[in-house]
Amino acid sequence: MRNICVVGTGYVGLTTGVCFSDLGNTVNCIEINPEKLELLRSGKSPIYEPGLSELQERNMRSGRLRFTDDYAFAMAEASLIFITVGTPMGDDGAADLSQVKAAARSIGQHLTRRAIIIDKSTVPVGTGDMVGTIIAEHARPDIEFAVVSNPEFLREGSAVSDFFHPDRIVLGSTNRAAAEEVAELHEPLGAQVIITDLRTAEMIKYASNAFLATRISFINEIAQICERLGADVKEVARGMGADKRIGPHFLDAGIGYGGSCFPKDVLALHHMAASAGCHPQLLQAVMDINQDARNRFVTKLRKLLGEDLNGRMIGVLGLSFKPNTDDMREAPSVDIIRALQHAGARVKAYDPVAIERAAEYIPEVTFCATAYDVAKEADALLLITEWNEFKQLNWEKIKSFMRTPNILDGRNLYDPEEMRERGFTYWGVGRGNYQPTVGE
Ligand SMILES: NC(=O)c1ccc[n+]([C@@H]2O[C@H](COP(=O)([O-])OP(=O)(O)OC[C@H]3O[C@@H](n4cnc5c(N)ncnc54)[C@H](O)[C@@H]3O)[C@@H](O)[C@H]2O)c1
Ligand SMILES: O=c1ccn([C@@H]2O[C@H](COP(=O)(O)OP(=O)(O)O[C@H]3O[C@H](CO)[C@@H](O)[C@H](O)[C@H]3O)[C@@H](O)[C@H]2O)c(=O)[nH]1
Repeated sequence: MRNICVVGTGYVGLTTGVCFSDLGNTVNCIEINPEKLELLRSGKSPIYEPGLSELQERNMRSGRLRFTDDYAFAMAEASLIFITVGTPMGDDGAADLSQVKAAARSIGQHLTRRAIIIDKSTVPVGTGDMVGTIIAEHARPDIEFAVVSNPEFLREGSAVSDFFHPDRIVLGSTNRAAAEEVAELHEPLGAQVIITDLRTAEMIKYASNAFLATRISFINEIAQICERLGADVKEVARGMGADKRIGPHFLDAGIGYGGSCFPKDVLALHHMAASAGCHPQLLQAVMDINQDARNRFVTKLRKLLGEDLNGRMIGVLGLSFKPNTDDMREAPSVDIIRALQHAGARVKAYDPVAIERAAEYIPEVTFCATAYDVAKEADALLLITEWNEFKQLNWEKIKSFMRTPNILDGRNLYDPEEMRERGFTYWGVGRGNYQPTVGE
């Protein structure tokens, strides 16, 4: 069993720290945000991630998992040091590497023994080399270290299960022995390990995210065509996905992708490509189509209620960027709600877990305690995030509460025929001609 240090305790850092301690390793996690650190030390999780809190509690109790802001203490015995700090969208579209640089500096300053520095943050190609240079500048010259890129592929909402059942572990380094040592750490997971060079590993992460985002924009473009031509994109995706070469995943049309990864990573890859003299036209189209998907949703509401949304009461179901997380970063709900408010509409909203975080992004919204409260006096209900509990609503009750029974389904959660039979004017995304006469 090994002694591991994890720098940063966001979605990736906390999952990494908690799960590696659960595998029997000793893990010290460093967090510089004092409020987060206090929560973590008291055994609580600063994020909503199914299954993670229970594991955190168990491993803290066993003494294998600790949280600190003290680099010297956390690194004293560590032979493996993970960097998992944030790489948010910079003003120019490039990834902001300030957290990575600061972490590398601190690691260099506190390195007292041979260690492997493993970069799990999503970073532009070439960053691993830069991290090595920064550490070398600050570390004692007699201390050996190696840098390994180990991009993280977990999804929020299923982070624990993704950690224990990864499709692959990618390791990139100029130091093969170091990459193999990190591979050994992952042995209990029984996953396929791909060892490559540092820059290629960094690129694999961006290419993977950009490809998944491309599938989503592709199906959203097909959805738009389906709307005009009277085809059903859900059936189209089912038919396409049955082809093994295509596969069924990431073909759900809707209001587009959000979250802390796809928007920033597609943009960062675009920036990387353009800076290197390439012309990344597909990536540009992926981003344009994604923004259009949000805009078209608001346009659709105007078609449903009339151009003037001033004073209209709009109910929103779901705020987080996807179900099973409270993460609001780049959530489509924020853009859509801001556009509605800009047009003078009043907005009420409910989300099972994200309300507290959502209030930081869209404070002028009236937040409700249930989906039924959202429906009261609403001129239209918008389904933005497909939480499980929205599958089982009492539609009679909802209809009786609403001023007019209009439903816009941004995730194609409901069956159009059933909703119409229940007496709603219902439009999904890409499910036939969406311009019937209102109320018909
Ligand atoms: N969120 C995801 O699902 C996910 C999945 C795969 C990869 N990634 C990538 O992993 C990285 C981390 O993402 P996240 O969502 O966990 O980030 P996050 O922003 O939620 O968390 C980063 C944490 O690091 C802490 N931190 C910053 N600088 C520090 C320092 N010098 N020392 C110690 N702690 C420090 C911050 O206080 C914060 O708690 C990003 O590069 C992201 O693109 C994220
Ligand atoms: O068919 C689909 C699938 C997803 N989405 C949307 O795409 C976004 C991202 O979804 P998902 O990929 O499930 O969530 P993330 O937690 O952001 O995970 C992505 O981003 C992480 C951070 O890089 C990677 O580690 C993961 O592999 C990658 O799936 C969400 O807004 C979803 O609603 C769709 O619109 N249609």
